[in-house]
Amino acid sequence: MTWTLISASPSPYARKVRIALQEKNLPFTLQTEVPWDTTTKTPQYNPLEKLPVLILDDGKTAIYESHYIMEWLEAKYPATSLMPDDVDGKLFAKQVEVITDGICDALVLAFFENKREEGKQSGPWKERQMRKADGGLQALATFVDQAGGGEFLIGNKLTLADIAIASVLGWLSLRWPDHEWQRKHPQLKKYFDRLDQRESFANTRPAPQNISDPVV
Ligand SMILES: N[C@@H](CCC(=O)N[C@@H](CS(=O)(=O)O)C(=O)NCC(=O)O)C(=O)O
Repeated sequence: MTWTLISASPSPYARKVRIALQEKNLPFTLQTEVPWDTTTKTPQYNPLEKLPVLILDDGKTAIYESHYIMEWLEAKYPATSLMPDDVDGKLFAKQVEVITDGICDALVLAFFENKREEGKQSGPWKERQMRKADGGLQALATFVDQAGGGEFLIGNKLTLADIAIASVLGWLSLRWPDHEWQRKHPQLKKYFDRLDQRESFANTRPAPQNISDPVV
């Protein structure tokens, strides 16, 4: 029996793990779900009811929370490392992931606020979440500008930082196609476009999902 990754087609969090598993040549079966629907299996493996969840060969042991799954993979399977070699580089890559996950978290909150009935949506709440997302995008753009235009953000190899940035930007492009990040941050867009051609990125691009049960 091989590993199973519970994922969702648009999930930026799950995409990080899908890319890492491919880059590390670790075989897995992709189980695509809608975690918001009552049919989801996610709560059977994660008490927090969130995907991604990596289920090991025994079909029971579950590794969950994307940043933890990434850390677990790197610790258990250090060959084809996705982290910089030096301590400061490792910490910087994790700081980048804090920002990308924080952008995702804010955008998820805004996304579902938009799903509330017209009269029940909170404008200030949505503005606050979009402000966090835009602040995070500015931080990423600054990192990329400071990196000087190389293919990868840190050093000369693919790391967690690149995987995390591409995952959030790919999802942003899917869910907020009119967002102006590409016009505001041309270097970030150039960096993303080049990264997104890499095989493990090209074959994990996000796709919309149909949520059939009411969420909010
Ligand atoms: N911090 C978590 C967030 C994961 C998350 O929010 N996953 C969503 C799906 S998606 O937004 O990634 O597509 C989920 O399972 N949501 C279900 C729920 O929150 O109950 C992680 O990094 O793994």
